[in-house]
Amino acid sequence: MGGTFDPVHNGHLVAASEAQYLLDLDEVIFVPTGRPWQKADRDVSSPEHRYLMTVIATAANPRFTVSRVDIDRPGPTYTIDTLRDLHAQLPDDDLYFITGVDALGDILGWRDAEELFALAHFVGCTRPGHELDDDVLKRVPAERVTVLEIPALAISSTDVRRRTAAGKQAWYLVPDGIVQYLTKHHLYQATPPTAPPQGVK
Ligand SMILES: Nc1ncnc2c1ncn2[C@@H]1O[C@H](COP(=O)(O)OP(=O)(O)OP(=O)(O)O)[C@@H](O)[C@H]1O
Ligand SMILES: O=C(O)c1ccc[n+]([C@@H]2O[C@H](COP(=O)([O-])O)[C@@H](O)[C@H]2O)c1
Repeated sequence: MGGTFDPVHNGHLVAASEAQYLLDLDEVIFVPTGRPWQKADRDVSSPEHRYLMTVIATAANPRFTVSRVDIDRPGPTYTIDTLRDLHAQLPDDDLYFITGVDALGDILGWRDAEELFALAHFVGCTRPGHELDDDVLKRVPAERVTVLEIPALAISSTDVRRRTAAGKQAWYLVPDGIVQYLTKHHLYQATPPTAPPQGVK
């Protein structure tokens, strides 16, 4: 599952868990973006903070892991590179790229879009407030795309950031460890964030 995860929230975790169960996947690899080019117009937290929060949020699930392929690759993050790197690491495995229908709706504008479907099957998770455009579905290879109905959780990282900045609580929208991590490192608050802990890879 690819995402900026700034921060990871329970909507991501439920979508990943449902996709794992419904598609009988061996493992869900969370891949935090390094430098998401489509979010260049806003401040994104450091890759290490986003990586560590994703590790904390997924640690209890034996089928969840986190990959550094995107945060360790210099330059803007493109899914074509993510899939090439994961394919090189896991040459015998079938890859499924899990994403929300909002992101899937933009896929034809992604770098090397026509090559993406050769490298992975794409899974679009339903998300409250977002509909997948029928036109997009008609233009992608049907046998390489699955739309999954996910229990609706109207949670977004944007809302968690806004709440935190406004001094409101985000309990139960994100795992407890993430609430504590945001407090500890002053993320999304008026005071600048502290540096992420070093040496955790
Ligand atoms: N509540 C949700 N239900 C289903 N899918 C989701 C949900 N939230 C995010 N996703 C999907 O997870 C992937 C990663 O999302 P991302 O890290 O950008 O979170 P976000 O909440 O959309 O962030 P932001 O509000 O900062 O744009 C995207 O493909 C997105 O569509
Ligand atoms: O490859 C691209 O051009 C591309 C453009 C936009 C988004 N993506 C990927 O889609 C995933 C979800 O992105 P986001 O912005 O919703 O967090 C994440 O893995 C991004 O790297 C990829």
